[in-house]
Amino acid sequence: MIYTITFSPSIDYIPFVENFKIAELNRASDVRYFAGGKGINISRVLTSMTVNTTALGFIGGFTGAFIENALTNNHVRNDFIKIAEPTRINVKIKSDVETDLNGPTPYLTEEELDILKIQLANKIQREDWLIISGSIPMSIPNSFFEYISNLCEEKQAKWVLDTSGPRLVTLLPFRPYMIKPNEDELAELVGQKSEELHEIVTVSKKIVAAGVALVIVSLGGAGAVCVTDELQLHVEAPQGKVINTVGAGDSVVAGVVAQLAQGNRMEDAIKYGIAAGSATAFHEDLCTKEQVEQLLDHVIVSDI
Ligand SMILES: Nc1ncnc2c1ncn2[C@@H]1O[C@H](COP(=O)(O)OP(=O)(O)O)[C@@H](O)[C@H]1O
Ligand SMILES: O=P(O)(O)OC[C@H]1O[C@](O)(COP(=O)(O)O)[C@@H](O)[C@@H]1O
Repeated sequence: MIYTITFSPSIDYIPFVENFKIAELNRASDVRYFAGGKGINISRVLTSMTVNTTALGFIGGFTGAFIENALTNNHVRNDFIKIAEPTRINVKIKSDVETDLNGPTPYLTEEELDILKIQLANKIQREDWLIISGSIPMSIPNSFFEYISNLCEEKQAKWVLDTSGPRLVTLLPFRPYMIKPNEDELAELVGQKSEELHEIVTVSKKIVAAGVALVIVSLGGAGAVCVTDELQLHVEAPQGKVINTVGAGDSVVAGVVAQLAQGNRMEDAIKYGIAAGSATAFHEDLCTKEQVEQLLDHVIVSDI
């Protein structure tokens, strides 16, 4: 089973606005509402790949109810903990360029986190995967991640961390199996921008040496760099018309973990992940298995 945790889910509200202008009345020609948040996106993609997954995390209010219904109606297994604070709405304005406005994360109490800990202790079994993805509320102490790390070690499960901001660097000592920063997140993590592929490899190798087994740096249209202690690969993304990149990074994580969890080779897993990211970028909603598989032959993997 692949569990995902989304501490701060969202309804992704996507208005399409021609010539969006700030400080003026803009009218949307069309709108979409998606159950979002990074872990939820990953569980949605895994479900469409027919991989066993359960979405965990915290939801509240009418927005939380929308997310739970949307997932359940689409057969995405979920077991959220209910909190009083309404789940946020993230606005993604699509115009000539995309403008994002993500809401704040909820305040989670110690009691609420304890419920999650008990849930995880009861659910996680040998060879399961746990993906913690998206913003981490300030109210969650680092000791929670120590708990996760110890639990996964004890149960012989793997955990993945995909988050951004200053928090990420403080969590690497808990040795997640995998991280997937994009270029900006990597720069924030290591305190320097890497322009060339070999520079990305150099800083990623340092993260691997510090105990993270797999570092995937996604590079938008340029694909990704994948580094472990044994290999360093550039994975070129297929060419295509970009429609909506919301959830593209989450699709990479879903694709890679789906393949690794099935025992497939790292090279094949990263190839599948990039095909998934691009399939999402080339469609309005998150990718389907068929869309991913159509792109697989157009993903080129080479040694750096
Ligand atoms: N312009 C593009 N053309 C093809 N694939 C893309 C494009 N933009 C994003 N992708 C796909 O989405 C993946 C994740 O994109 P990226 O922007 O790096 O991540 P994030 O969404 O986490 O910021 C890429 O590795 C690639 O597979
Ligand atoms: O938790 P965060 O970092 O605020 O991000 C949440 C947002 O990220 C998304 O999961 C999209 O992420 P990516 O485009 O990076 O894959 C949206 O669904 C959601 O609005």
